Amino acid sequence: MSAAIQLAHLSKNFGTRPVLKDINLTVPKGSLFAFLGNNGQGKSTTIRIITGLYRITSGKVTVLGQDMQKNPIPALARMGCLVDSPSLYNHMTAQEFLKIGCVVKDIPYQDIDRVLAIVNLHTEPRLKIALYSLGMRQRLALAHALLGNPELLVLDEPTNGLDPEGIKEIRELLVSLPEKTGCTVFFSSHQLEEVEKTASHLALLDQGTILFQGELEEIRAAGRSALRLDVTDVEKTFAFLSQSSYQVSHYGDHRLLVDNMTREEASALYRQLVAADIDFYQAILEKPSLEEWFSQQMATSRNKA
Ligand SMILES: Nc1ncnc2c1ncn2[C@@H]1O[C@H](COP(=O)(O)OP(=O)(O)OP(=O)(O)O)[C@@H](O)[C@H]1O
Repeated sequence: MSAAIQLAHLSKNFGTRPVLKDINLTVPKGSLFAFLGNNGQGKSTTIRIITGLYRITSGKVTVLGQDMQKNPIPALARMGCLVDSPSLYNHMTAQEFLKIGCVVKDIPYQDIDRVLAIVNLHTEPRLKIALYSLGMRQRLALAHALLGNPELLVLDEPTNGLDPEGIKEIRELLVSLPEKTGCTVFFSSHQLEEVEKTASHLALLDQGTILFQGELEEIRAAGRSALRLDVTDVEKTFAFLSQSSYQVSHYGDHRLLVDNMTREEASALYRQLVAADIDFYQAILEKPSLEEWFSQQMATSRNKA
């Protein structure tokens, strides 16, 4: 896969304060790329740089093969962006609103039906935007970004402020986009459960540096499994496992988590529990979630600092 976005030794200071520090990032074409990080770590700043809204302090930003410092216009014409809360005109219908987008982007009105069908808003042509739900408004903003069939979509927290139904709608839409339109999607998010269901790749930004970038699959493959045990006597089981040198912790009222287990170690542990006359209702051996991985990465980064 060639790169849709390439950041090379990118640094950005606000005044004397460094916010992005010598970042290297490659977003492969065709990927659904999630950009993660806690509040204030520089995600929106990076997105604003990629979309040509901020100047950089040093380094190189290449988007769709175009050097953004030299001439951003050709790349901007081939990308769609959703950077701030969308300004939608409440007194208009979606068709009327998107006509303005067509004029600005200099594309024919025929594209409106295509983008409305992609975001599933084609069934209510006469409904005023004022009556849209938050999820519908966000889908309309995405339709606007999709006008002109961009090769790259850059979205800053596209599910921010949505209810679970709205989040699901946007997730399904994002997952379908690379196949439906062939575009690369780069989006920032705090919703790790959603990212886990959506993204093909991710990068983790912390204190202005990239801690990890790669495929989600790499994280899944590298993670050591943990055993979730649902037990009758939680204290007795905890004491037994601790004495037997397992890395055990409490989670929930009747549950224990035993870290770093293989399948063989788990079946040996079941036999030990039975031999020690310790009952358990359920035992599930699972890879750590993205949220657990994220916490681990943060803890490691803080320990190094
Ligand atoms: N225009 C600006 N002038 C000065 N400082 C800024 C400016 N924009 C952002 N910052 C600072 O840069 C840092 C990174 O902000 P940024 O908005 O990029 O973080 P973020 O990761 O997107 O956070 P969040 O998840 O809360 O949106 C913050 O400390 C912020 O206060």
